Amino acid sequence: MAREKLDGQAVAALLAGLENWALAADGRSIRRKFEFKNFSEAFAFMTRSALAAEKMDHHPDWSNVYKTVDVTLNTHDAGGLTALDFELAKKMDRFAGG
Ligand SMILES: C[C@H](O)[C@H](O)[C@H]1CNC2=NC(N)=NC(=O)C2=N1
Repeated sequence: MAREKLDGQAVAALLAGLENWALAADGRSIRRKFEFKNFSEAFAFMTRSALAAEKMDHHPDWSNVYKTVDVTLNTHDAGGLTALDFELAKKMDRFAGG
């Protein structure tokens, strides 16, 4: 099931398939800092991500400062990482043009 907590081995395998994401300091989240050309591009990315997140009913923890968007993903309900986090990470990578 998509909302089942993944074990460390599964997390490591999925993380290996993502170039720019790293395990966060808490060990239960993945993190990527996106940098754009300007605020408009950063906000366009956030808009696309927000609509996708709403469709998935799976939402990022994030913050935006000018042209950077700092994203942390985890599944609150599961207390860790699930397949949904990796699905959303891939979508966000695509929205960022990578
Ligand atoms: C009721 C609703 O399905 C839940 O609260 C959803 C909403 N979005 C969510 N987003 C994230 N990242 N983790 C969750 O556990 C989660 N749960």
